[in-house]
Amino acid sequence: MSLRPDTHDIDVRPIAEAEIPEWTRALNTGFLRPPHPSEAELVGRAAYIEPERTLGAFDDGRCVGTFRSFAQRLTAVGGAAVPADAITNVSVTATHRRRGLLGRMMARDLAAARERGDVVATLIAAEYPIYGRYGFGPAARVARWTVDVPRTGLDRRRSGPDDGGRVDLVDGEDVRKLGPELHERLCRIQPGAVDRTERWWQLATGALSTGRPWTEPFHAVYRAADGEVQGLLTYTADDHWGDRKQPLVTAEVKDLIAVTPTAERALWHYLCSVDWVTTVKSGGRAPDDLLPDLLPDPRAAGIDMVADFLWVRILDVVRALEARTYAAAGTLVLEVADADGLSAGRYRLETSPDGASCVRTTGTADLALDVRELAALWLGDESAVRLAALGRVTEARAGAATVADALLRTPRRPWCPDVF
Ligand SMILES: CC(=O)SCCNC(=O)CCNC(=O)[C@H](O)C(C)(C)COP(=O)(O)OP(=O)(O)OC[C@H]1O[C@@H](n2cnc3c(N)ncnc32)[C@H](O)[C@@H]1OP(=O)(O)O
Repeated sequence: MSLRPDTHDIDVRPIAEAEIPEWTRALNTGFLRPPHPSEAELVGRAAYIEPERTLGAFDDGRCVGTFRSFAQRLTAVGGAAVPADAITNVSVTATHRRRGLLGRMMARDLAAARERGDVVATLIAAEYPIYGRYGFGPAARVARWTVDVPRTGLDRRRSGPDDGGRVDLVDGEDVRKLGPELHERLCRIQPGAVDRTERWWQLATGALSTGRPWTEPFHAVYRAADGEVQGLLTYTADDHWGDRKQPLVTAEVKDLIAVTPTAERALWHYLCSVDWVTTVKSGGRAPDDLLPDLLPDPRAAGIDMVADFLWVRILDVVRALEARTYAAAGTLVLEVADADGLSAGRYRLETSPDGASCVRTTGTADLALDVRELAALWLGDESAVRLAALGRVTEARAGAATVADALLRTPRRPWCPDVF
């Protein structure tokens, strides 16, 4: 008898509601957390888990693989929201890894998503090498800064907004009232943003527990001169003091969303002017975030990390390309390769500032690329010229990558504010 389990004897299927505790134990094991869930964790999970979209891999009744998806709305370039299959909670127990269990769960979920009419699938990857093979490409990156507050050059005495607006501290209850509408406005202007559920706001404000320890944060809103809420900041602060009784507090941003640059500036200046705070941790931002250059001395903001963040898998090329806007008029024929066959084909994209059309074609291709690379180009972050230099897209017509950049690239980079 082989000691290595044959994964085809392993049942990959949606879980039943009664299997949530066993499935959660397997997930915690895969994520190297204490395996057995608390009662509070189980109550929390039971409230949002959709068993029909929650897959488990079962070896003789024991769960050894987990995979969950849920409905999401992802903002495309230009502000339209496309239906997305958001994938999360992916794990395979160490004893059963590298035998194709993830591949089986992924194939099943992506086929269902395509069938349902989702335009893309999305996820935040734990490790870079996992998801490219399934047609996902890194489509929005993340950057984190640490701000050395005394070096910013900001004058704490004159840190308030000078445009007639104001910053006020509010409670979690206010955030649950103001936040969703502000966030919806953000989604209409921020490619890469994903929708937030009521549960998201409850968790962010402590109205719902994850079962893990919770520290109540501070919340500040920015209101313009006419009273309109334009920005929201949520942050925590440690209570660190130096040996000579000097405050050395680090404030950590949990969420900073703003629908105008004025609001963004006011909230960063506010946080960098709170007494005792000597260090500000930015949390995940777009790589071209305004933060450093909002400070009189931009070198006070040191970059800690820039990395891939939101991965996108295009399931429907026609709808994805027609959902976004384009800065220029032009035509591009794309030869899209897709090992799983979901999106493979040749597509003719015609763009203008008024709209776009995309149809399958038998015409001559301009640019050949994998569906992975199309994801990064689609959200506006990547350059086709750069990908050609890397050998990841091929120009079938000289200059096609330059044309692709003129049509597809955006002046600002996409940003996904949320981990999911
Ligand atoms: C969206 C999220 O939830 S991100 C969280 C992902 N989960 C984790 O990182 C938890 C720890 N890791 C795991 O649980 C598992 O290793 C998983 C889920 C990443 C992969 O599960 P597996 O069942 O081992 O994957 P599967 O056997 O289907 O692998 C398919 C291919 O991907 C490769 N692969 C899988 N994981 C990795 C990895 N971490 N690094 C490099 N290659 C990988 C396999 O080698 C295999 O390649 P091959 O076909 O060329 O041999």
